Amino acid sequence: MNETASLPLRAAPPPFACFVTGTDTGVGKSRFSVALLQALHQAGHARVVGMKPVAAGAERQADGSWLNEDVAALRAASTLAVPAALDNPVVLPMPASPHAAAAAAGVSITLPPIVDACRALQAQADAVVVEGAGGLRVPLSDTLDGGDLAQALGLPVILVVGLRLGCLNHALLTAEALAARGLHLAGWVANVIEPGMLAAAANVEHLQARLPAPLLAHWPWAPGTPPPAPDVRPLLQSGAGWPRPSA
Ligand SMILES: Nc1ncnc2c1ncn2[C@@H]1O[C@H](COP(=O)(O)OP(=O)(O)OP(=O)(O)O)[C@@H](O)[C@H]1O
Ligand SMILES: C[C@H](N)[C@H](N)CCCCCC(=O)O
Ligand SMILES: [Mg+2]
Repeated sequence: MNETASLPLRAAPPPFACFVTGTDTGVGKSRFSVALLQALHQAGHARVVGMKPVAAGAERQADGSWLNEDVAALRAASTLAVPAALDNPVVLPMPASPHAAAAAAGVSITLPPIVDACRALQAQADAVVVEGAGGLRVPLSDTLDGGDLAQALGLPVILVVGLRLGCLNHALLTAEALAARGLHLAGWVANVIEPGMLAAAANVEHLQARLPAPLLAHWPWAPGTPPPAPDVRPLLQSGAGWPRPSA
């Protein structure tokens, strides 16, 4: 008899999707999103894919297309290859606020096509990690910001806190904005980006007491090395309620 036939099949984990925001630009959203994709794959999600709905700052490729470095990193960490229209619906050459970069490119950012792209990814992937642009309230146009995008996607949010002097205010303001918009904060990450920061531990302890979400990772400043895997268990336990969108 085939011995493996009697082994209990490992139940596939429930589908997962989240929106990653940060206390600012350059705080480690991509670093975390890549690590989360890898951790979700390790946890049993076979088809994992990253999405950067709006990317500002891109290099022209030989084929004439534009490639943003975050998108390249997310694709490298994904196990599902998808068209650019799905994992990066909006790519803007100018490395600036998306609303300004879009104006410079002569395009206007609207939410429905981005939501449709995300739902298409959710329909074919086991896990989708969506990385926002900059911090939560980064303007996408004169009327839309990243919070509106997070609301339209309707995904739980993970906040990456770039640990440097001033991060407490940014983190608590972001948490306040998420609550005001009815967005669920599913977890947060303490990411050291200023190695000489004074009282860093006291900052993390304060946020652990004040943020209504589990700390998923506390990373040191470690250039040139991949970060340790984040703790995905709190996400997968709460993630059971994040069903695939209806077909
Ligand atoms: N803990 C860390 N140790 C070493 N380098 C780090 C750490 N966190 C972030 N970095 C580096 O800092 C830079 C910014 O990080 P990252 O690109 O993840 O930020 P981001 O929030 O995604 O930025 P953006 O707003 O442009 O998307 C990257 O070069 C990244 O490798
Ligand atoms: C270009 C950068 N890497 C990000 N993609 C966009 C950051 C926009 C920040 C806008 C702001 O908060 O002032
Ligand atoms: Mg990034």
